Amino acid sequence: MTESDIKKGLAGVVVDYTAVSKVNPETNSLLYRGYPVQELAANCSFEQVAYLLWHGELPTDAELAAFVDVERGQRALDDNVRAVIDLTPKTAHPMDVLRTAVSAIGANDPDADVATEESNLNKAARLYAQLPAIVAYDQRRRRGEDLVPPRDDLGYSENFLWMTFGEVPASVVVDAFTVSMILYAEHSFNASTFTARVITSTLSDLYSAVVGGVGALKGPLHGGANEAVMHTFDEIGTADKAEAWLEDALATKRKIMGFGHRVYKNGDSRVPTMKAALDTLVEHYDRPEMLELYETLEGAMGSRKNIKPNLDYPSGPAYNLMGFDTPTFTPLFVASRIVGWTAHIMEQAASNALIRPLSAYNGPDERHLTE
Ligand SMILES: CC(=O)SCCNC(=O)CCNC(=O)[C@H](O)C(C)(C)COP(=O)(O)OP(=O)(O)OC[C@H]1O[C@@H](n2cnc3c(N)ncnc32)[C@H](O)[C@@H]1OP(=O)(O)O
Ligand SMILES: O=C([O-])CC(=O)C(=O)O
Repeated sequence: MTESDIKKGLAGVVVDYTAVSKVNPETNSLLYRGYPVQELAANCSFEQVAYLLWHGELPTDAELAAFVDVERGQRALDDNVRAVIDLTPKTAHPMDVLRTAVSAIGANDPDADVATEESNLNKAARLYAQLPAIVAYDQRRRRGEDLVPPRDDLGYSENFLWMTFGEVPASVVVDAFTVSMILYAEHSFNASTFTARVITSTLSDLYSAVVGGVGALKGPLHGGANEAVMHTFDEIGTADKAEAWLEDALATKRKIMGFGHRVYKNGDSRVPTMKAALDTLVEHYDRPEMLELYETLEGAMGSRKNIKPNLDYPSGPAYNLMGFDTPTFTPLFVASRIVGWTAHIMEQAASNALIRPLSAYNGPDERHLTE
């Protein structure tokens, strides 16, 4: 085995086929089941996109109505899950609370180990329906606020925002939120999806695979970056300080969160759509200084390193403007990515091979215990 046989970080390695999405860095495009994500974000609800990712086709009106009914019927936070959340300290990161809540849902499911496609689809639908209540309730209890029960007269996004804030915001806010949910839903073999596929490949259950996905997404090199972007903005303060801050950060070899991508080297296909949504929020909330900081840091990073923003860069400030607390940002990513993860879990289960790569040993030569 030579040095070039080692594919550190699996960079450039094609592990398997997938029909769920296509990330194409050459054309800077992202297709969900063949549809450009920009078209879906401009024309579809999150419910339609979830259906598409799971079933491979957009729903007919009748299919969508039935699908929406199933989600609305399972929106309320389960008492067992609420009790588990209440037991976790508020000092725990919301991703740890969410990971624990998913585990509790699995432990309460008598069919947790039934891995038929139908059973997995039901579990996926339950998690997709329950995650907004978990995320919303956790943010509220940290603020000392009471739980807001779901409303089944509202769509997915409106209800999510209702349960979080106790009111449905202006349609421009709801639309920006839906766009973020659609853009975050799926991205081929990223680290968290791959984690979920590895767990599935051992014939473990869907909940275990999702818990693993949550753990992988939490890290700041992956989903945790949307939260980290907001910390960066807070640290910099105002646009006039951005260039000096960047110089210092690069001089001390810091990674600038929300920039760079393993696959896209010329910009993330989703950023223009999310940036447009951020622009509408900046205008709605009259926060031009946020945009000034955003654009100054982006420009400085471009001229200093020629590294472009990824989706977490516009999403962080967008969630801040909507009123979410910073540690809630990555849980929002989970509420969306649950759809992509579970689509991949079902794809892996349907065409399984145990995922088990090789390693090159570089420890001590063989040696023996002396008597
Ligand atoms: C939704 C998502 O998960 S998108 C990703 C979210 N993550 C982030 O925003 C975290 C910040 N970004 C990064 O750490 C990286 O760009 C990653 C992890 C996303 C991709 O990393 P890789 O593909 O492994 O690229 P790698 O780390 O090898 O970077 C190549 C070069 O660009 C530099 N670089 C890449 N991204 C950044 C960054 N954000 N800040 C500073 N330098 C960077 C690296 O230091 C490296 O420089 P070098 O060759 O001088 O050592
Ligand atoms: O694809 C990746 O490596 C990370 C990413 O952008 C995502 O998961 O959305």
